[in-house]
Amino acid sequence: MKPVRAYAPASIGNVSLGYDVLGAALSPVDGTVLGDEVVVAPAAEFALTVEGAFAHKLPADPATNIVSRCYTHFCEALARTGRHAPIVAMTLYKNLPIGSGLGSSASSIVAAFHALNAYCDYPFDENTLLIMMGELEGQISGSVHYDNVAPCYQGGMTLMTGAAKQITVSLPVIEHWYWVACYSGISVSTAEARDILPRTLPMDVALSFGRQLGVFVHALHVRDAELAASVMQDVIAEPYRKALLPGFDDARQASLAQGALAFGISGSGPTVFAACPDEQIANNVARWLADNYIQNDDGFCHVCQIPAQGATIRPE
Ligand SMILES: Nc1ncnc2c1ncn2[C@@H]1O[C@H](COP(=O)(O)OP(=O)(O)O)[C@@H](O)[C@H]1O
Ligand SMILES: N[C@@H](CCOP(=O)(O)O)C(=O)O
Repeated sequence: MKPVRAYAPASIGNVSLGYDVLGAALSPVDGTVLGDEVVVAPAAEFALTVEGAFAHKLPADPATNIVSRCYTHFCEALARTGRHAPIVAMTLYKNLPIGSGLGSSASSIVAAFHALNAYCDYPFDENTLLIMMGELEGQISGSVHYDNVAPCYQGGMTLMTGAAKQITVSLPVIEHWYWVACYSGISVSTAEARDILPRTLPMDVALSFGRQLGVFVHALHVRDAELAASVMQDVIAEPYRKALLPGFDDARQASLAQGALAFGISGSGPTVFAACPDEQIANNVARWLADNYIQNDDGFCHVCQIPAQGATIRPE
């Protein structure tokens, strides 16, 4: 079998108004690679090598890397179809920072499963593979949520259905919007950022959540950018999580003052995002965030769009 390489983009989980049920893939407009890659090649025994800018931030033992667990999970699923497990060497290019709010673990998981599936000539369909990806994401964050793995794998902006038969539906995007994503450089554990949230919601919060999500989906379908932006406030996680993000309120105020239409936490943070009506405003917002929100040399800021294409495969 021939070696393959999979690329899986960064993503924004929640997008403020869709806690655990809405996500979007990200693609920097300047062509920067913002996503993990996994290469799968034939070998005499299983091995995982980790390279890339953030490889040193992962535990040294490859067995603890989520990519090794993806391989085991994939082989077990393959065995249930009566096929033999492939013996492979995998290389993870860890390009995304860990605990960043950019769907870093999801990116590794999607790249791993997508590469293994392609290497084995696609034994699993997209929905089946997505269920496996969600299970592995759940092992990392403490509960299954698809809002990173789904857009990362399928591209675009995806809404989770809650039904196993079809995990996601794809939403239209406002094509002229630019999305600034700024990673401050610190790490926030997704599992811990989930633990600080209340287990139940007051009635008024539940009503706001439902109203916002319904209006947002409608607004996307009728291409009403103003209406879509008007409901992009996080009533579930941001009130609790913003305390973990130094400079969050100032960053929001400055971004909105410069013309951003909406501002929020990407996933569980510390990355923040700003949805902007044009590229010029996005560049101005990005400059301010790069100068004021980034806290150390690991931080970065990109002006992005939401790509229609999610994970990709190419021969190695
Ligand atoms: N390939 C991987 N990519 C990212 N995290 C990994 C990977 N393998 C294991 N991990 C572990 O999973 C956890 C990911 O933390 P999390 O806060 O969920 O990150 P993120 O929000 O960026 O996905 C960390 O403890 C990290 O060491
Ligand atoms: N819906 C999840 C998204 C977590 O995204 P991550 O990029 O921080 O892993 C949540 O908000 O917990």
